[in-house]
Amino acid sequence: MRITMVGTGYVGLVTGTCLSNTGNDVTCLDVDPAKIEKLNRGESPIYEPGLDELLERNKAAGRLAFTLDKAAAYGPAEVIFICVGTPSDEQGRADLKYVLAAARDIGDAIESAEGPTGLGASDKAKIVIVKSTVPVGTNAKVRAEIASRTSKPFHMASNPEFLKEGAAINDFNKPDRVVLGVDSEDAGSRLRDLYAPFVRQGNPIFTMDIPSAEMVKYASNAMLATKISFINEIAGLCELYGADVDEVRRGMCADARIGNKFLYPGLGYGGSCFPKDVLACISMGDEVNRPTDLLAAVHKVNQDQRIRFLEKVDAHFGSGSGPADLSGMRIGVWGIAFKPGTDDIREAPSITLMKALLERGAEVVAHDPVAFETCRGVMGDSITYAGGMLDVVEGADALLVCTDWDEYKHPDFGAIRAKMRAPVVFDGRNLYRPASMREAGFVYHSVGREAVTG
Ligand SMILES: NC(=O)c1ccc[n+]([C@@H]2O[C@H](COP(=O)([O-])OP(=O)(O)OC[C@H]3O[C@@H](n4cnc5c(N)ncnc54)[C@H](O)[C@@H]3O)[C@@H](O)[C@H]2O)c1
Ligand SMILES: O=c1ccn([C@@H]2O[C@H](COP(=O)(O)OP(=O)(O)O[C@H]3O[C@H](CO)[C@@H](O)[C@H](O)[C@H]3O)[C@@H](O)[C@H]2O)c(=O)[nH]1
Repeated sequence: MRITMVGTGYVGLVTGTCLSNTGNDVTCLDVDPAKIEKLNRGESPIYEPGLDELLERNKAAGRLAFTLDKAAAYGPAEVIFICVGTPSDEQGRADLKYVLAAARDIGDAIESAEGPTGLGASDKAKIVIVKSTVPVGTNAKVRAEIASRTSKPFHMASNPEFLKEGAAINDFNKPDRVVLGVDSEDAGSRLRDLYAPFVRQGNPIFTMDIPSAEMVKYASNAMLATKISFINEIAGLCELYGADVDEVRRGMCADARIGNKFLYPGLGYGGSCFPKDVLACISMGDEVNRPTDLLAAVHKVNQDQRIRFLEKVDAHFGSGSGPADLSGMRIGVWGIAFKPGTDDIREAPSITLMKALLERGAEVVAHDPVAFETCRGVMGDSITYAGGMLDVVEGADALLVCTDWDEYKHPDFGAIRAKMRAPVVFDGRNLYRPASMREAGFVYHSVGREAVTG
């Protein structure tokens, strides 16, 4: 099948690469010349495990191409996936400007391409798929935008994406489910064919109406975000009542109705999806005068979680009220990315925390296995970037653990203690056991568990 991906970000690039890997002829279009140049040199603009090898193999096989040329990308495509960003606008709504700009380009391309459907002699209609995460009703807007530019027939479909960064290739190749919102049986059967190689193990393809498919995506992310805020709220109670949230989680999660996924407390959810999608869902409610009280609380708990963690730092170093004065102190940070396995720092808790530490006068030294470049784009030279994780603790007055990368899980605390000016650890990911930290001679603060104060 001839496919065009619009947008070569995390979703467009992974989807395009995986679809080319099953033998399709894929063109990835972007408006960012730097990204396309990089991809044409054989380099990936993002860090995603397993992506480089797949890109190289499919590019070499002639099934995967990258371009800035809209006419060349849209003209011959039978299927067009819109995978552009849908960031929050100032009111927290999903900003559809990139999606609608792509729709206008697609309308113009269908109109100017030859043949009754823009596919030469074929009378098969192109399928335009919105893969970006969008509010219900967006497909209808995209359809209207395209139809305002061409009278040739085309299909619309919604195909939300559920991949997680850091595990994106595996998630795309072995999805728990594929959701297809379609406007016709023709579009449905062509898209089921396209996805057939990815559901050979019996994982379902759900074909449904377009508004329901659009809603599945927001409902899924809202549910996952709710689980995280729920456990963070319970963690807060555990701290104040002397319970251990890790024990509580284990005890709860043995109930099959609750399950054991996405109930890890920490610094609150970050990334490019949960924060903006929860806000977009809240806005959908506001627009129809149906407040989404639960999701408003989910968002608030998430924002408060970072502040509460910072309060532990303030309480340790300060006089007990308000922000502590950290002038002259050196604070080490392990982990910048919003989660392990990615260089993405969008809405990363580490960034909020590092900015707050700088405001309090501290010198910040940070380490991350891959997220240096992306971090430099936001923090510039306001922090020091350490080459190795142990460089971070050299002369440090405290260490903050912000991302649960594997390499931070079993460090040599004896060696770390010897390097630090004071043995103090604030663990935002509950990577270590309080009892072990006490034995190792540390002051240790984590989330929802006993503090070791020496
Ligand atoms: N990142 C994820 O893990 C993930 C997972 C599932 C769904 N989503 C959703 O998928 C969408 C894309 O997310 P992302 O993280 O891949 O975004 P991204 O910001 O990484 O990439 C978007 C790309 O689209 C390009 N673009 C913008 N306008 C364009 C146009 N008119 N024509 C061609 N290219 C254009 C941008 O230059 C950019 O490279 C969002 O709606 C997001 O919510 C993201
Ligand atoms: O028990 C948990 C699980 C996750 N997180 C945090 O939640 C955030 C999001 O993590 P994750 O869901 O693994 O990463 P994303 O790549 O943002 O993926 C989410 O967002 C994507 C974009 O919509 C969806 O496609 C995925 O299904 C959905 O998991 C990160 O900050 C994690 O640290 C927790 O705090 N506790």
